[in-house]
Amino acid sequence: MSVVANVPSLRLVHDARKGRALVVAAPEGVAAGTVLFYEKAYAGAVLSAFKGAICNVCYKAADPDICCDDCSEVTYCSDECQAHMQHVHELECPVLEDIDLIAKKSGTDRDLLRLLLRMLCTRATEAARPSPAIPGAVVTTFDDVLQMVHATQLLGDAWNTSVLKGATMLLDALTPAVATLSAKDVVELAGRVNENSYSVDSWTGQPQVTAVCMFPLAGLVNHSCDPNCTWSNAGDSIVAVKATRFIPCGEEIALTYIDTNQSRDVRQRELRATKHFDCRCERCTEALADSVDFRVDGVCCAACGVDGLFVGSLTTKVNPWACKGCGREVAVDGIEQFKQQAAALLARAEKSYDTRQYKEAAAVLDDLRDHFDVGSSNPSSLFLHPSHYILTKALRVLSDCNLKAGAIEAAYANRKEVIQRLRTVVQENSFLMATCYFDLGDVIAICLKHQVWTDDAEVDAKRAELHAAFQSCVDIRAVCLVESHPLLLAAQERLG
Ligand SMILES: C[S@@+](CC[C@H](N)C(=O)[O-])C[C@H]1O[C@@H](n2cnc3c(N)ncnc32)[C@H](O)[C@@H]1O
Repeated sequence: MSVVANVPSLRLVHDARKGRALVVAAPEGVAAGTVLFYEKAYAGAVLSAFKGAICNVCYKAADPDICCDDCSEVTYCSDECQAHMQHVHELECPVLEDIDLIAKKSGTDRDLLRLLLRMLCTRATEAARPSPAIPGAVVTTFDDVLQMVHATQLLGDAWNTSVLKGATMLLDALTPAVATLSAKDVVELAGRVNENSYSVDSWTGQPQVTAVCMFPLAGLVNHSCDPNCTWSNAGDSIVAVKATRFIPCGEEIALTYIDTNQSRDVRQRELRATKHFDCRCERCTEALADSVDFRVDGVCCAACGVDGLFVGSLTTKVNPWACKGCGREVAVDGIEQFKQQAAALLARAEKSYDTRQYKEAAAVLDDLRDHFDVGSSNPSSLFLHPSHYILTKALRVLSDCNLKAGAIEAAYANRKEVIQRLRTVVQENSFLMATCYFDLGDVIAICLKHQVWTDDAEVDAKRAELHAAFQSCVDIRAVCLVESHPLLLAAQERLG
């Protein structure tokens, strides 16, 4: 593929289990924090939820006055960004006025339609595209988009029927010069969006996804549940793919398409449902007992503590599972039921949290800990491994509940504990760890402001802890994000 030729440190290979893959070609390998490539989006669309709030070109906060008066669908942060998109927007504008109607009549997702429309209009104006703001950023063509995989046959009749209807309506609304593809080709394009599109974070300092974009080069990067790269907004609709650890020559580069701090089962179900493949990454294929998944989703025997993990195999469905310590056997169903009860409590607490019933949510989470954490009073004499993903998630929600309910010292203790528990199962250079360190620094600052600690030596120690937390956040974000990213700047600012 021609776009890979523009990136000398990478090589395209064919992997029997995953299709095309990118591997490191640099003989000396690449260090953590190295930008593997910058790539300008072939096309992107700000999510409807952020309509009017986010610039359509750089994903900074928009200036509501710099908006298209005809369709009122697209807003920009500056005249420069508006000029950047003008040639494409002129073609899409009349159709955008009808986008709600097309979405409603066809039953097609509004954001998918907007991205398809933008791709069609970009294709018609490819020659007029301005150079990317970052020199050396890879620029792709519609032919590169067509090389991306799709799985429309797996998306079901209902999806295919509604997208075909939506595609037909889009094409009917476009001028003949733009509408040169068939409706079936547009459906395949939608399939490519489904398998390959990237969620791009905003450029606002808020950790939120605000746009969906097509990057034909980044679209060649496969998924791993133990990734060695991250992607993030680099401004001007450009993505930066960075190495999060040293990657030797010949190793495949891989990103994660999902939250990796979930059980193997949950991750595989999510990838099957959303991306339509069975994950063949190393973490998902190694024996459960040798994998970090053993702890992420581990159930322990109360008599033996954390050394008493139950050993089983998800693939061969060994039943019952035996405790590694004392050999006690428990039926797989019993273990599954135990985990499901914990998951149900967490879901209940999250629901209360979402409806701002913080005290109720905290009570449910305390109950969850009493019954499923180390030293639990559960009659089955089981407990979840201390780094089990349900427990760490529960602790994160509990810290937010306590903070909102004014129990700030408890929130501090929860956040500290989350980090201790996550450390053994989550990669240090990950967005999740960076957020946890930021949240810890934040809660210490709140406690200091409210004079939770009065002893001078204790206050000094907490100040040092606050500094260390923000420093850890800065260190991780410097590896994962570009230098000028607002989330990195926000953490640096808190360091003082
Ligand atoms: C974004 S594309 C990645 C590039 C793709 N391999 C290609 O040939 O164009 C995503 C597709 O790659 C394959 N894939 C990616 N990661 C995988 C994994 N961990 N296990 C199995 N297949 C994977 C799946 O077919 C998936 O739909």
